[in-house]
Amino acid sequence: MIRFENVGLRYGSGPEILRDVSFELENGTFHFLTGPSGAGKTSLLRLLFLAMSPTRGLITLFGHDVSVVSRRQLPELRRRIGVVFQDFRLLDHLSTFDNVALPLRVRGERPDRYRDNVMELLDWVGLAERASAFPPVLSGGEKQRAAIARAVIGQPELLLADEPTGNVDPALARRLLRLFVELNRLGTTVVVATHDPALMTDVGAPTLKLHNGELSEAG
Ligand SMILES: Nc1ncnc2c1ncn2[C@@H]1O[C@H](COP(=O)(O)OP(=O)(O)OP(=O)(O)O)[C@@H](O)[C@H]1O
Repeated sequence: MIRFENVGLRYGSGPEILRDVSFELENGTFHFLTGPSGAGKTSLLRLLFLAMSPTRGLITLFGHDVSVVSRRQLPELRRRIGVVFQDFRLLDHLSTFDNVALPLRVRGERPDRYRDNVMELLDWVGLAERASAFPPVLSGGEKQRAAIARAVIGQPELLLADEPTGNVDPALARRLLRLFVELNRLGTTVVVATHDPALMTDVGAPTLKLHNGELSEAG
């Protein structure tokens, strides 16, 4: 499903942030992505979300060579991906409920069909009482939970999460991680960038390690 072949990335005329990164992720797998701050984790996730193109090398996603994906195809491919951004990227003019329901709305599902599912998920992440609050009044941890709920609600084929538990306490982090594990059981391919060794021990999934722009896979 995902294949990187000798991928290199630089921003502008800066140094190469990713160098000769090659790996393959099978459908339905769960991987952690780790490495020191500045190692390139967010950049790698951005490449996976087709938010930018590599400077060199080949990326294949859902059977498409991403370098030839047209502008028209891009939203279609992105709709198959759930993302938890490090800075959440919630829409401030939509309530927590509407932010979480957005992937379903975009897909054309009817509110009366998804209302209960969205409320159930909000309850699971501890946001039931904040369903009608707007992002500007949510705490960092609440925003993070809303972003996670939005990423998983549509049961995407691929889930990318960038430090998804950085703003919550360890007990809540475990609870949120269970959402990813459950989604993975249902078939979603999951990639979680994290610094948190406790999370990695909990799931015991293989780890992609980035160091100085190079990737190694550990058990
Ligand atoms: N838009 C950008 N323009 C220029 N340089 C950038 C840009 N985004 C990231 N970088 C640089 O790329 C390198 C990798 O950054 P990236 O955010 O991918 O690392 P990271 O592993 O996710 O770090 P962290 O764990 O701190 O979030 C860093 O040196 C960073 O300064």
